[in-house]
Parts: sequence; C-alpha cells; structure tokens
Amino acid sequence: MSNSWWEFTIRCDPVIEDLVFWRLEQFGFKGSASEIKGDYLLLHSYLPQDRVELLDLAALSLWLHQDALALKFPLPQTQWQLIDEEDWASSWKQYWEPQEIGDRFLIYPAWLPPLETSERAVIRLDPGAAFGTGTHPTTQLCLESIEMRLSEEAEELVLADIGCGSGILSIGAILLGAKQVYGVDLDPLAVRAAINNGALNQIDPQQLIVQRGSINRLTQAGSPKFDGIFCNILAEVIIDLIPHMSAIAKPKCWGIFSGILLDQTKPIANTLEAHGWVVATLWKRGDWCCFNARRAE
Ligand SMILES: C[S@@+](CC[C@H](N)C(=O)[O-])C[C@H]1O[C@@H](n2cnc3c(N)ncnc32)[C@H](O)[C@@H]1O
Repeated sequence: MSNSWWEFTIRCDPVIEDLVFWRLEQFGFKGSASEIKGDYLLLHSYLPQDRVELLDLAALSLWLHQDALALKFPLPQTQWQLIDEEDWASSWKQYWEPQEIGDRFLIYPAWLPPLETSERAVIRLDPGAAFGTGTHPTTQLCLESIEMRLSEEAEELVLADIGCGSGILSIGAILLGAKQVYGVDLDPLAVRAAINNGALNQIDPQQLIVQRGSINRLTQAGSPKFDGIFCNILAEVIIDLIPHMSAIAKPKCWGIFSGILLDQTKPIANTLEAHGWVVATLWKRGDWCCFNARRAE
C-alpha cells in the first residue's frame, strides 16, 4: 500500500490523557484526536507508515501499559491498523471540531463551510500530518500567552515560531496583528502544512515565512532580530535551543516556551536564567506548563 498511515487507537482513562499524548508525541505521532465516550477516552493518532516499524508500535503499546500501571490506572487498550491516505484524511477529520481557545481564538477545521462572521480571530486549519490542532494543552497555553502578549501595539512585532508544526501559533499571532512571523520546523510535512495553512487564512507569504530547519535558519544572514519567540517543543529540545536564542533576540525580546511537563520546570528555569532570560509567569494545564519569559535588562 503506498502513502499509507498507521492509525493507532487507544482506549484509556481520561485522567491519563496528557501522559498518553506525551508518549505519542515522543514517539513521533503528529495528528491526534480524542473524544470522551462515557467514562473512557478514545484517542486516535496517525503516523506515516514509512516512519515506523510494526515492532515499534508493539513497544509503544507496552510503554503505555507501563505508564498506566505505574500510576495505578486501568491498562489502556490499544490497536493499530494501516489505512491509506484517503481514509486517513477522513478518519482524522471526523473527530475534530471547532474549538474556542482563550478569549480571542477560534480554531476552525478547513473542511467546514467558512464562517460568515465571528467575534473571534478564526484560525482555519488543515494540519495534515503536522502537530498543532489546538486540542493539546501545550498549544492552548501558547495561544493564550500570545493573546496576552499581543493585546496592544502588535503591529510592529516580528516574531519567531520555532517548531511551527501546522503554523497554528504563527497564524494566531498574525491574526492578532503581528507584523511578521518566521516559522521553522525540522519536519518537511509540518513546513508544507504551515505554508498551506497560511494561504488558507489568506496570509501574505511575506508575512508568514516558513522554512525547514531549526533555530540555525534564523541566525543566517538576512534574518531579522525578533521581538518575541515562541517555541512549543519538548523540554529536552528547548533546553538545547535556549543558548542559541540570544543570537536572534532583540534586547527586550519576550519568549513563550511550552511543551514542558510540570516536573521539568526546574531545568528549564535554570537554563533560561543562565542565558539572560527572566521568567515572568508559569501557566499550567493538566501535567503541562508554559513559561512566559523576557530578556534580562
Ligand atoms: C509540539 S509540536 C508544536 C506545533 C505547534 N507549534 C503547536 O504549538 O501546536 C513541535 C514541533 O516542533 C518540531 N521540532 C522538533 N524539534 C525541533 C527542533 N529542534 N527545531 C525545530 N523544530 C523542531 C516538530 O517537528 C513539531 O512539528
């Protein structure tokens, strides 16, 4: 089967949703959708076939069992199957619904009829294989932080979105008035999704500039210095990236760092402080937290 996808389905206690999401993300799954069914959670996650071996999926299932056992929750039930590209597209879509985030955003699936009016900034999205539908707490915490940062005088801001995924944060920032956002992602599928989503939201490609790569793309000649940086990746990756951020930050730059589990806050705070950042606030949701920081004067 060409262009096939693994659909990995997990039935588990809703309390361990964050942990399961985290495990899937570490494993490389991108598109996930969950729904509550009575007293359990049904979670579907998707990954291109060529990114994983069958045995790895069995190992993932074991990890999920061990996680639940360690926390004394019932064992999750897992199953996986190969589906073709067309089925993947429709599987994914049926579980994903419009979602309000914070006071200002509405995430709106691309395949629904466009809204005629909304009081909210409507982010239309087709995430494709990229992470970033707004259903994950780490993305929500970022969008809410962006909302707070961009409440006024946003029109001169040039921002960086490191690990842009579907482009959801970049698009959100532009809809709230940012002048320009540079998005980077290591994953070519994410780059494609972010570019397509920019177009879907009628954003000028000069305003949302998406490139494949990481922070190194933003230190190259011709890249601007940034007024704000957002980065929703895992803690270990953020710790590696922080030392390079001074090179792309304006003196009063702010930073939004998400994708961090509660028990990982200390190394993140220490690394930020060691590299010239002051932590302003720490927002929490479930097991996750998001740092809002600014450059030390
Ligand atoms: C958790 S997703 C975040 C997507 C989106 N920004 C959001 O908030 O929903 C993390 C993204 O970072 C990308 N990524 C992982 N490590 C990276 C790195 N070192 N540099 C750039 N992108 C990276 C992944 O491919 C993935 O698309």
